[in-house]
Amino acid sequence: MLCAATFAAAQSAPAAKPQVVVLATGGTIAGAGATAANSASYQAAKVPVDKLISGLPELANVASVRGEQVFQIASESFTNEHLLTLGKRVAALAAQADVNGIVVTHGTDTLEETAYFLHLTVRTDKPVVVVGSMRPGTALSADGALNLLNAVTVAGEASSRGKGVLVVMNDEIHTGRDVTKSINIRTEAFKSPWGPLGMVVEGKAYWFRAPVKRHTLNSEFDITKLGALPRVDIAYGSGNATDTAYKAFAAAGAKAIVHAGTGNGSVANAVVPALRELRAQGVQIVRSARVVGGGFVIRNAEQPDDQYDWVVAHDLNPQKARILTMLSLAQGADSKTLQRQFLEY
Ligand SMILES: NC(=O)C[C@H](N)C(=O)O
Repeated sequence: MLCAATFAAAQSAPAAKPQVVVLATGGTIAGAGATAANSASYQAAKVPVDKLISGLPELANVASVRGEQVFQIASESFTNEHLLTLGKRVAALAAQADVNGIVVTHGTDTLEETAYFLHLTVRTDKPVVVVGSMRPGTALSADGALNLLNAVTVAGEASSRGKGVLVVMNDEIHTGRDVTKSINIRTEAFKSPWGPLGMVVEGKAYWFRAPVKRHTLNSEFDITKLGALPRVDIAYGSGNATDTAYKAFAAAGAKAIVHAGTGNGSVANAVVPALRELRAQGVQIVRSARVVGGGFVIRNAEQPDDQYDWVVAHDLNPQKARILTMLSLAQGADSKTLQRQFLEY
C-alpha cells in the first residue's frame, strides 16, 4: 500500500525521459574554425562527443543522453570497415532494453550513404537518427546545435519507431533511403527527391508520410551477420566518355561497377562494349543516374538490360546504389536478385 506522501510524490513525478545514446563519428558537427566568420574553412572532427553534449544543456529537457565516440573523422574518409563497425555498434545498442533511441553524428559528405547502410542492415524498430551540420560550432549561425537537439528529440519520440533510419537536418525529417546532400554551402543542404517525411518544430516531430520500401526489421540484410563487404566502384558518365575507369576498377577487383550515367542511366557507345565484356567476366553492371535532384532509371530503356544482363538502380543515386550492391553481393546474389532488391529497397 502507498502512504499518502509516496502517492503524492508518485503523482507529481515527471515522466521518465527516453534514453538516447549519441554515437559520434566526427564531421563538421564536431568541427572548429579559426574565427566566427569561417563557415566554410575549418577543421572537421575536432570536438569530442562529451563536449558536444555538455555544450547543449537543452538536451536534458528532451532525453537522458549519453555519448560514445566511435570515430573522429571527416565523412569523406569513411570506409566499408567504418560502416561495419558503426552498424554493429548501433545494432548492439538497439538490442539493449535501456536504450530507446540512437543518434549518429556524422559528416555530411557521405551521411546519406551511412544512413542508407544502417536503414538496410540494422534490425530494429527503435529510432536511429543520423545528423550532421553544414557549419562548425564556432561559426556565426552554426546549425549543429539545433540539428542535434532535433535529432535527439526525434530519437526519443515513440512516433519515430518503425520508420527506418532517419536523417534530421534543418528542421526536416528525411528517410535515410531518399535523402541526399544537394548543396555544400547552405544549411538547407539535404533534400529527398520524394520529399521529407516530416518536420521538427519547437521540440516536437510532425509526420506527413512514411517510407514504403523495405528496411530495418523487414530487411533481408543483417549487420550482425556481415563480415566483409565486396568492392564496388562508381564510374561517372559524361560527354567524350571512355571505358578506361570501368576496366581499371574491374582490374583492381571490383565485383560490380555502378555507372553514374547521364540522363536515364544512358551509356556512351564508346563504353558499351567494355561493360558487356566485364559482365561476361562476372562483374555486375548497375546503371544509375548522375542527374541531380532525382535520377530514375527504367529497365530496358536506353539500353537492353535483359539482353546484356545488366541491372538498373531504379531511383537510387550512384552512391546509394553502391551500398545496396555491396550488401546484395555479400550475400552471393545474382543479377536477378540484385534487380529485385533495387525495386524493393
Ligand atoms: N559538413 C560536413 O560535415 C563536411 C565534412 N567534410 C564531412 O563530411 O565530414
